[in-house]
Amino acid sequence: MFLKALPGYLLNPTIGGTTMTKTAIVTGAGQGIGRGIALQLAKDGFNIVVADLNEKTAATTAAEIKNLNVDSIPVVADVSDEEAFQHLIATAKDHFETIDVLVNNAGIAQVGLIEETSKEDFEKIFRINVNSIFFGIKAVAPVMRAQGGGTIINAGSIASHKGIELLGPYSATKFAIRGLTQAAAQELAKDHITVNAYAPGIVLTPMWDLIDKRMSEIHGVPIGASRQKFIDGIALGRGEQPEDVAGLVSFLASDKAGYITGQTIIVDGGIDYV
Ligand SMILES: NC(=O)C1=CN([C@@H]2O[C@H](COP(=O)(O)OP(=O)(O)OC[C@H]3O[C@@H](n4cnc5c(N)ncnc54)[C@H](O)[C@@H]3O)[C@@H](O)[C@H]2O)C=CC1
Ligand SMILES: CC(=O)C(C)=O
Repeated sequence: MFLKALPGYLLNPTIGGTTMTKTAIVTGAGQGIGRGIALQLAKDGFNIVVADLNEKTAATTAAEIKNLNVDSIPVVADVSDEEAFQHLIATAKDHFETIDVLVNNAGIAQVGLIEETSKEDFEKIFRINVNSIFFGIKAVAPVMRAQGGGTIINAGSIASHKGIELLGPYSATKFAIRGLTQAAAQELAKDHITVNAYAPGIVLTPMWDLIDKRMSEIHGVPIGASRQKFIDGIALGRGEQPEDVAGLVSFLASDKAGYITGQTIIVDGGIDYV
C-alpha cells in the first residue's frame, strides 16, 4: 500500500482511484517552531499528529489544523521517555496507517555558565533534546522500513555548528543531534529513509523569551537587550519566525528533497558568527 521507493517519493499518491494522504508527526507542536511546522505541513496536504507535553496547546494546534482540510489528532507525550515515544508512534499508526514524516522538534534550552550547571540539569537537557531523537528514530524506523520509506527531520540549531557562550549544554545537545542525524542517514538509506535536520538561528518563540530573560539577568542589561544583540548580527536584519523554519521543513518533507540526507541545514537569515 505504501508507495515510497526513492526516487519517486510521491506526496498523496493515488492507488486504485483512492488518494492516500500522507501523515506527519510533529513533536513539540503545541507552540513555537513545532506549531509553525505542523501548520505548514498541513497546508502541504499531510495529516498531522500533534505531539506535546502540554495537553491544552496540543489540542489547540490540532483544532487549527482541522480547519485546513486535513485530519489531525493531538497526543500528549513526553518524548524524553522511550515508552511514551513508542506509544506515540503506535497511536499515529493506528489512527492514520502510515507515518511518512517524523519531525523531532521538541526541545528545551538552559542558560548559564558550564561551571554553574548541575549534573542533573546537564542530564536533563540531554534527555529531552537528544534521547528523544534517539527514541524517535528507534521507534519510527521499523514502521517506515515496513512501508518502504519515510523521512525523519530533527531540530538542530546554529548551536549545532558553533558552541554559544551561556548555552554550553544546549550547544552540546545540538552538536550531538547533528552527529545522530548523519549516522542515522547512513544506516537508514538502504531502507529509503532520509534523515536531515534544520538549524535555525534566533527564532522569536517562547524559548527565546526565556533565553533573553536569563541572559539579560546575567549580563545586567534590560530584558530584550540580549536578544537584540543577537538580532543585530543577522544579515537579513530581523529575528526569525517559525514560518521561516517551516519553509525549510516543508521542502525537506517533500518529494523535491528525496536526494538529500544526513544534512543539518542552516536557516538563520545569515548570522555572521556561524
Ligand atoms: N527558538 C529558537 O531560537 C530556536 C529553537 N531551536 C529548536 O527548535 C525546537 C523548538 O523550539 P521553540 O519552538 O523555540 O521552543 P518552545 O519552547 O517555544 O516550544 C517547545 C515545545 O516543545 C514542547 N516540549 C518540551 N519538552 C517536551 C517533551 N519532553 N515532550 C514533548 N514536548 C515537549 C513544549 O511543551 C513546547 O510546546 C527546539 O528543539 C529548539 O532547540 C533551534 C534553534 C533556534
Ligand atoms: C535557541 C537556539 O538554538 C539559539 C541558537 O538561539
